[in-house]
Amino acid sequence: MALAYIGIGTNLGKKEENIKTALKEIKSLPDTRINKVAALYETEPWGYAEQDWFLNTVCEIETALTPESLLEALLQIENKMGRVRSIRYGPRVIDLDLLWYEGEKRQEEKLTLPHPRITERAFVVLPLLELWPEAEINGVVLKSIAEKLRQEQGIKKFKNL
Ligand SMILES: Nc1ncnc2c1ncn2[C@@H]1O[C@H](COP(=O)(O)OP(=O)(O)OP(=O)(O)O)[C@@H](O)[C@H]1O
Ligand SMILES: Nc1nc2c(c(=O)[nH]1)N=C(CO)CN2
Repeated sequence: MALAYIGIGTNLGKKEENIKTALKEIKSLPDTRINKVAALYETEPWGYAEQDWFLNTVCEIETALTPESLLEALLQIENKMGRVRSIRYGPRVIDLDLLWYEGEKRQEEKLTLPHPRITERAFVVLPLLELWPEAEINGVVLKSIAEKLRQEQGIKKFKNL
């Protein structure tokens, strides 16, 4: 079994329900279990300002799926939940990012590991640190950048699930 972290985000419709539905879907993937889920955070839109705030979290899973089949499964969950692709970094019912998979590295457009924008995003770094306080991504110790990201980007803990 491999350890992996998935970033979950939503800013359309019933956001908390969307996160719960996505977690249910992840839980029912073959040979996969959810170990822990971070708190839900209300977060300022990153990358494209003209949209509602997001609700974000991160979950830790163990899975026997390969990184490629896990990503494929996550994209299928997004489609099933009605995700429509339009504006880059724009509004979405659900966004599932494969953040990290057992230290694996990939450099393809279809799958980059670790996810290439983790260290720029408070909405990923803060929930990820709850689950993995010693996290280090491509040589960056996340704990060391968390405070700066928290000050620069709007982020509020909303609730524990
Ligand atoms: N680690 C990864 N996790 C999720 N998708 C990835 C990853 N690496 C590459 N991709 C590819 O990125 C494509 C576009 O993803 P998506 O539309 O969710 O981007 P985005 O959410 O707008 O931006 P971001 O990836 O910065 O969150 C997906 O089809 C997928 O193949
Ligand atoms: N706060 C926040 N901003 C975003 C998010 C997200 O999940 N949370 N996802 C995006 C898609 O890449 C773009 N911007």
